[in-house]
Amino acid sequence: MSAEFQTAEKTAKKVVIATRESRLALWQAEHVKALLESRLGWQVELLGMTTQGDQILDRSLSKVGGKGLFVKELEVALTEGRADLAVHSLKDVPMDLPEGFALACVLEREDPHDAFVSNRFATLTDLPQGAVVGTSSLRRLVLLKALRPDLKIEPLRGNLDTRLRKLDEGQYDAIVLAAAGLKRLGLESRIRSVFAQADMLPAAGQGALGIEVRADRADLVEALATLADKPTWLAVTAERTVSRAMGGSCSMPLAAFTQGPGAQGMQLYAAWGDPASAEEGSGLAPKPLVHAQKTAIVRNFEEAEALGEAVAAQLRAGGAVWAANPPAAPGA
Ligand SMILES: NCc1[nH]cc(CCC(=O)O)c1CC(=O)O
Repeated sequence: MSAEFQTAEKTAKKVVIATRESRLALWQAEHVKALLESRLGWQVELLGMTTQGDQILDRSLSKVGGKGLFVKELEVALTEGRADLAVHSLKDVPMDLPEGFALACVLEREDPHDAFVSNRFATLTDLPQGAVVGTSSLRRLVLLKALRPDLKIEPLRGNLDTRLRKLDEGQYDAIVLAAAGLKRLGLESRIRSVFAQADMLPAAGQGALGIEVRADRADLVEALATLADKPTWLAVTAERTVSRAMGGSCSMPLAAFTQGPGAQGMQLYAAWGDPASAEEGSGLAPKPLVHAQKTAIVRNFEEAEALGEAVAAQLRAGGAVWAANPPAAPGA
């Protein structure tokens, strides 16, 4: 081995990725590890951790504190220096990270759509009257109810393998999952049909991965920027801005999805559902779904945020209400 090579080896940057231990989270962390090794020549180790979001499986996430649940333990590891970066499904990450953290980059997006998964039926239309569909996402619930008011929507939590097992055990006639997770885990054959965005508008950031670091790690912010997929980053910024502008918590049924950029620019679509319509037997008359869309030229983050704000304003003008109430504390 040459002397120069030994020096290079000694100075290769060593980093640790904090990751949840679900099969999907590990796939995503391994994916980023491979990128950092091949593109930046870094030496990368994984640090597996269990988050509250992984532990609380008996209650709907919207009832126990929302998106931050999958992220917080990983951020503690970054703060304590046990890890240098955390890889997240952007869908699970709030637009505003806690003080002291930064989104260093957003990577290329996998299929952002939702998938219809069933052992007996090929599409939602094929489901018989009153069929049972599993999902714990309020967005999926209200969009499904809009398409098929007769369906019985039952809660479904757990990682992908758990959800598929519950389907296979016969607890549901069909379930709805993000196509991205299934494709990443080689489970594409479980997808019976992919929902058109007009039927099931995806969640903000669905299918995209983000890398989070401590904001004071300029070394990482600078190096990771070279891995960013700029079109995806702008698209998910517009989508996530809608979510933030509407008080974005997962106790509000909200969809936001961009198409393009095309000739006229980036098209942003959003749909808002009344949380009351998700509460069976609440006695409240739920408001109908509110839709909004706008096309604009988006060349930078400011323009992406402006597009997101404009669409959120349209939603509010259409009757959508900001989620003023934080989700109830566990047990409350
Ligand atoms: N809410 C859990 C979650 N977070 C990200 C994904 C899928 C992958 C992605 O959107 O990047 C999933 C599973 C699902 O919604 O089916």
